[in-house]
Formats: sequence, structure tokens, C-alpha cells
Amino acid sequence: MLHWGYDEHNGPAHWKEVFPIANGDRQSPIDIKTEETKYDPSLRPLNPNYDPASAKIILNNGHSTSVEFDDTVNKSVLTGGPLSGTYRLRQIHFHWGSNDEAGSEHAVDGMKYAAELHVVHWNSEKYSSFVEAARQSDGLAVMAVFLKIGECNPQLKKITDRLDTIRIKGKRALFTNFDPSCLLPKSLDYWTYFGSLTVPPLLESVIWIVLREPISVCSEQLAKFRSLLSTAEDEVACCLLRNYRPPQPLKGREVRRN
Ligand SMILES: NS(=O)(=O)c1nnc(N(Cc2cn(-c3ccccc3)nn2)Cc2cn([C@@H]3O[C@H](CO)[C@@H](O)[C@H](O)[C@H]3O)nn2)s1
Ligand SMILES: [Zn+2]
Repeated sequence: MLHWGYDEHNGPAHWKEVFPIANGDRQSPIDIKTEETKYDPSLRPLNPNYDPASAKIILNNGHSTSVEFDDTVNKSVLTGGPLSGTYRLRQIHFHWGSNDEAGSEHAVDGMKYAAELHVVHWNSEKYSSFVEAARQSDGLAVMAVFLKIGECNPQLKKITDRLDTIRIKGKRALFTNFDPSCLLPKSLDYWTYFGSLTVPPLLESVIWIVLREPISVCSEQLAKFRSLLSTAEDEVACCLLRNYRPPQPLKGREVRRN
């Protein structure tokens, strides 16, 4: 496998060849079987507290589009929920499919949404950098938000309107004065479980917090994600039509709900 991706020759089925942890005991995403989730009264309300000034750039890294935040200080953090301590906002990014019928990474009772937003944080109380935290079992916390096909989402427009300026892999553009809370649903009720990054290196360092209520997205907005290129300037252009990993075995893990 040359470099990992989402095509037939380098997609999720091949990742184990380079990243054997792909067959590990706490891999993500998963299919959440709602009947088997366990109510946990000790789970607290989620408390996202983001400063719009932390937003820095919007980027096409060839696998997704992300908004990167200044994570040199505790300006934008997530506390509460299943978390002990303070988790600092690092970036947000999306996963989508080649059509509106699939695209999310997590599934709910076998049902997939059109896309999924990930809000990535790292444990800045215990560790000194994202990369160090990414190697620890409690190092990362990713909040997942489902995108359901429906009305165009005015908040998402702030991102989709910029995608034509970062079509090519590696392109970036200034993107500030953005508070990702504007992409969260009304209810912050969630499921939570111990898992991994869903992209290589698939490190098993993520406390997943999956919001139960989806936000809306329209087909036209999703089409803009699909027009991003997974290839750089000097390569034959190839659209990033899908970038989701399928659900992985639960291997006895518990999924709790607040
Ligand atoms: N769906 S999800 O699990 O929430 C995520 N999807 N993308 C994410 N990114 C943040 C991130 C950085 N790293 C990381 C891990 C170890 C060393 C350095 C960086 N993990 N997640 C976006 C992202 C991923 N990466 C990875 O960086 C590695 C080192 O440069 C590279 O070898 C991999 O090919 C590349 O995937 N860089 N940025 S979190
Ligand atoms: Zn992700």
C-alpha cells in the first residue's frame, strides 16, 4: 500500500498492512446499538467553551477538510461529560460519502447519516502536546455530530463557501473568528465509549462523545465536500468522494449514555 486513503487499493481494508492496530481491541468507529447502551448517572453535562479567535486556518489535508485552532493555550476547551480534566480544542473536520445515503463513520442501530463532524481535543492537563496525548489512553476526546440530509445549514455555509479556495490537497486559507459551537445541535445529550482515531495511525487514545441529536445539511452543501481533491497540484486530479471508515468490532466495550 503506497499511502493510505479511501480508494480500492489503499482504503480501510488495507490499513492493517501498515497499521496492525487496525485489528485492535478499541477501534473506532462503531455501530451504536441503542438498546445495549447503559445509562450512567455519574456522567455530567458537556461543557464546550470555545473562543472564536482561536480559529486559524481551513485546510485540505487530502483526507478531509479541517479548521485548525490555536492550541498553544487553554483558550478553547471541552470539560464535563465523561471527561476528567480539561481537553483543549485542536481541530474540527468532516467525513462524508459518495452519496447522501452513507457518509457518517458511527452508525446508530445500523443506520448511517449523510456525514459526520468531529471536534478533536487533547488532554492539556496531563500532556504537553497533541502528539504526546495521541499516544495515551486518555489523551484525546473527540465529539462527533451527525449531519442529517435536510435543510441547508447556514452555519455550515461558513465552511462550504470556502472549499473552492482549498480544492487541492495541501491548500490552506486564513479562517478565523469561528466558534464551532455554532455547529452543535440544541441538545448535548450523548453516548460515550473508549475508542481510537478513525484515520491512520488509528491510535487507541480517544474518548468518543457521540451527540444523539443530528444537525442538518443539504445535498448541495455535501456536493461541495465531494468536489475537494485528494490529490496535490502535480498529480492527476482525483475527487475525495468518500472518507469514512466502516464500523469496527465492539469487542466487549460498553457504550454509556447520559
Ligand atoms: N477521525 S478522527 O480520528 O477524529 C481524526 N481524523 N484526523 C485527525 N487529525 C488530527 C490528528 C493528528 N494525528 C497525529 C497522530 C500521530 C502523530 C501525528 C499526528 N492524529 N490525528 C488530522 C490529522 C491526522 N494526521 C495524521 O498525521 C500522521 C503524522 O503526521 C500521519 O502519519 C497520518 O497519515 C495522518 O493521518 N495528521 N492530521 S483526528
Ligand atoms: Zn474524524
